[in-house]
Amino acid sequence: MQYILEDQIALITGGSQGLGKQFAQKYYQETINSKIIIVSRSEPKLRSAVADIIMTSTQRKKEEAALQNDEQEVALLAETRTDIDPIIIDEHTLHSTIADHRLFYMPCDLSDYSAVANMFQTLTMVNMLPTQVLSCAGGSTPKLFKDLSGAELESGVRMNYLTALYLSHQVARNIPSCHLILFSSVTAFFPFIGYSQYAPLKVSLKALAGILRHELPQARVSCVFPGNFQSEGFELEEVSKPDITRSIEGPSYPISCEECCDKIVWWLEMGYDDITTDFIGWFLMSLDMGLNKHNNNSFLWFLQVIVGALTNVIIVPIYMVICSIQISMWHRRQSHEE
Ligand SMILES: NC(=O)C1=CN([C@@H]2O[C@H](COP(=O)(O)OP(=O)(O)OC[C@H]3O[C@@H](n4cnc5c(N)ncnc54)[C@H](OP(=O)(O)O)[C@@H]3O)[C@@H](O)[C@H]2O)C=CC1
Ligand SMILES: CCCCCCCCCCCCCCCC(=O)[C@@H](N)CO
Repeated sequence: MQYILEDQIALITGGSQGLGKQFAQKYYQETINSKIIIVSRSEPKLRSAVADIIMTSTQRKKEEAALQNDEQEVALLAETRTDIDPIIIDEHTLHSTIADHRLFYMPCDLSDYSAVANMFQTLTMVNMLPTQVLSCAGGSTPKLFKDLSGAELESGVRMNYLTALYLSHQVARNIPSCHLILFSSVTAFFPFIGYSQYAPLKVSLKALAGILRHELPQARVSCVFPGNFQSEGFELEEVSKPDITRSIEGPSYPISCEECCDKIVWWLEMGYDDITTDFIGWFLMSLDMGLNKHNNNSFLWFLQVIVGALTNVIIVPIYMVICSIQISMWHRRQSHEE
């Protein structure tokens, strides 16, 4: 199954901000026929994301037309209304409304199974079952395990795992030949201090992707393992992130949301299904090949097998010693400060 942006119905969860919104922007801006549905919990955030996406892409198209001296296009775009009321999809949305527009929103708490099932019922009713599903919702609160509240622990499981789990289940039942794209993290290859509320769930997504590849032969299941990128969620993360976490993840320099989205699209178009967004991500994936990965759908996988085998034998043991010294020194400094 080829990945193309055009002529799709793309359902994007976590579409109200960050990477999900960036994907919605890309589909909206770069296609003529694709329909895009963004999903998240907050209706106000979704509505302002829709308005923002329409405004930004019209602005960009104007700039492009002006650059190319395309006067006809400039005049056409000047008349384009950007103040359209954002359109919700629910059981009352008319077929004609859907035919006339390309960008829609659906508020849904994806960690609630019946809400996700209802969403798919509505999509079936209005004839808008997606051809591509991007499960972008997720986020982390980096803290030491003992400092996390019960609510934060629960929200980690809900946001990162249940959202993707329930969505995938509806995909399997309703649209078995769909392209499902799960968003894990580089922490799935190397879970480390500070990410207890998050990394275990991203590891679970990697496992889920492997199993779904076995069980859904008609589907294409991709799994993205991004390194750091700047988003609303990332800014928030930085506030609670322990120093030691920041220093271990140093090699993953945060890229922009736009760069991250463009890279992922490029790899998907190239036909890869295990995707990283920076070199350190590709390298850490190589340390985790074996039976964990089920399929070799990543860039230069054979080189990864060799690099991984050699590094696991020679360099990883040394790194692990250095890493534990770094962590125990940090613990000692912490207890001195207290
Ligand atoms: N930023 C980074 O450095 C990295 C991020 N990732 C992963 O990439 C993905 C995108 O990250 P990023 O753009 O930073 O995310 P953000 O934190 O900026 O946005 C998260 C989105 O998820 C939505 N969301 C959260 N919970 C639910 C829920 N229960 N139901 C429906 N929607 C929900 C939020 O909307 P609302 O509040 O309206 O529900 C919001 O739109 C995430 O899965 C993240 O874990 C992976 C590696 C690095
Ligand atoms: C031989 C061994 C060498 C080991 C080098 C170790 C380098 C670790 C880089 C880890 C990067 C983690 C990015 C997390 C992104 C993320 O998911 C968060 N932003 C949460 O959203």
